[in-house]
Amino acid sequence: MDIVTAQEMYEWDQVAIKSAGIEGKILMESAGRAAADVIERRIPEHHKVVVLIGAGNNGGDGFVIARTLLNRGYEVEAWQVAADEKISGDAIVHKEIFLASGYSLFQLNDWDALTQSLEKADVIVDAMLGIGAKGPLRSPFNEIVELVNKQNSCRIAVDLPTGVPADEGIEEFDGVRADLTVVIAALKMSAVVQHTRPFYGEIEMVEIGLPVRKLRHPERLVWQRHDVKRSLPERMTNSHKGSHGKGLMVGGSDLMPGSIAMSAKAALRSGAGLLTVATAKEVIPSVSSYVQEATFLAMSETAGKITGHIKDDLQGFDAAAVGMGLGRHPEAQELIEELLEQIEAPLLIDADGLFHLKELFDKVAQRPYPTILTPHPGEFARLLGKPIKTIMQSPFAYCRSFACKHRVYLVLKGPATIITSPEGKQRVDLTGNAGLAKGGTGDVLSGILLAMVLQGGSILDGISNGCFIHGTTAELLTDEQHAMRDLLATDVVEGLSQTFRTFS
Ligand SMILES: NC(=O)C1=CN([C@@H]2O[C@H](COP(=O)(O)OP(=O)(O)OC[C@H]3O[C@@H](n4cnc5c(N)ncnc54)[C@H](O)[C@@H]3O)[C@@H](O)[C@H]2O)[C@@H](O)CC1
Ligand SMILES: [K+]
Repeated sequence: MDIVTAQEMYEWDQVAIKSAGIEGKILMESAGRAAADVIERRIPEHHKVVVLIGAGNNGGDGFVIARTLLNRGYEVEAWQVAADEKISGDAIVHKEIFLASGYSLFQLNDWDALTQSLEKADVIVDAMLGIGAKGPLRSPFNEIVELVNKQNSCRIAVDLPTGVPADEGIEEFDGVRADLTVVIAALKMSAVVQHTRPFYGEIEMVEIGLPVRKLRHPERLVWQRHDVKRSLPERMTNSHKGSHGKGLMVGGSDLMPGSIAMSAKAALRSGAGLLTVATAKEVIPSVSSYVQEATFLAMSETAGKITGHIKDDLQGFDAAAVGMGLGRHPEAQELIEELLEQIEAPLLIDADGLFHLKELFDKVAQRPYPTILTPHPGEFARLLGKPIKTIMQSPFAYCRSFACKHRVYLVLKGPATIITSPEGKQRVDLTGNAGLAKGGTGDVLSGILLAMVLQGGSILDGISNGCFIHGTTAELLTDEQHAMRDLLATDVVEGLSQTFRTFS
């Protein structure tokens, strides 16, 4: 599922109109009818519907929705909330069709009448403004949005909730708080950005007949189950442990032995063929009791923390991960530096491994092998030297510029995890739930990602699949055995089997 900016969406419309000869009013008819189908599926027939119609094409969709629902026997009041002379483009055509179909239109002459109508409505359809909204809402839309948000009715937005910007990066706005948004043709960027996402409510996307093969797809999309099915490497019947990668994991300390233990088990549960855990000597017994399948490398240590240099030969590993439970002591920086230089394979850096990375950016960019960074917003903010709030208002832009500048794969973790390749391709993983908001789940993700990278194929596909598998496991577990409150990172490790079975 593509994620577009308003500009990209307008380009698509132009391709449809100019290259494929699909007139705007036909697209509008398709959009309105498809949205009406969604609304019809969601509401009982006796429900009273108010459709709020603006002046542009979003309003045009509203005329089609109101007419379609009236044709199908619903009790609908269509309110044109913009002046007659402002109705523009294809919306004029659909207003005429609406009136010529014998339906009456309410106009915003009397606020009391609109208020009463909204108070009586079971469902309010917001077709006031879509991707064409610019700047803070002007009157009467600002007042109407406030009025709409006060009602107890179900609010259904068309394309995007009125007032919510389509793109990232806009901090100040006021918008309709929708229960459901019927998104037209592609997800708009703000639908997955942290501060705008809640305005959308549930999201359902409708297809409107755009010529998909002719469109320029922005390398930015939601990674879905069918993508995982298509790209997850199969396990061949004649394979052996060496066929599925030899992985190295470096981390763990006396006070945080669990992190690396969970990472290691998650990697093995996700298909890693062989795994070596390099950690402080005194940490090994607690890790090995949880992960019997791993082998160990004892690192030189001081007071339970890994220090000094890696004595062993680091050649021969197919991928490595570092940072889980490592600690933030100064010697950790040297260790990361050494791994950046010596690992001749993909290297994933997580958690404490990211703490000193800012000083090592040159080394990161110079690596001839892929580097994967998996920060949460706090860690990313530290790497960038910017406030979390600033980054989370424009996460696509910050991730893209960082990944391209430092030549890394970046996994910015969150409810909408953004995965970016060094070339700037972006995927969003929307799986998972609040059950994952607990210590240790990031370590589990790192283990899964290492296993995915070990199994070869495209790194971007591998890490996208890993994020999807991690989130889906939490969903499966909270659907069946657990509540979001009690879910533990170790449950996710054990639940992986259930998820993988859905892909076999
Ligand atoms: N061919 C197309 O272009 C299609 C467009 N579609 C719909 O059209 C929408 C985009 O249509 P438009 O480009 O006409 O834009 P909109 O309908 O989203 O908004 C334009 C209108 O909003 C007003 N406006 C802008 N900023 C405002 C503000 N801050 N306060 C108050 N009023 C403001 C403008 O004066 C104009 O009347 C999409 O979101 C989608 O719903 C769909 O029908 C599919 C086809
Ligand atoms: K809208």
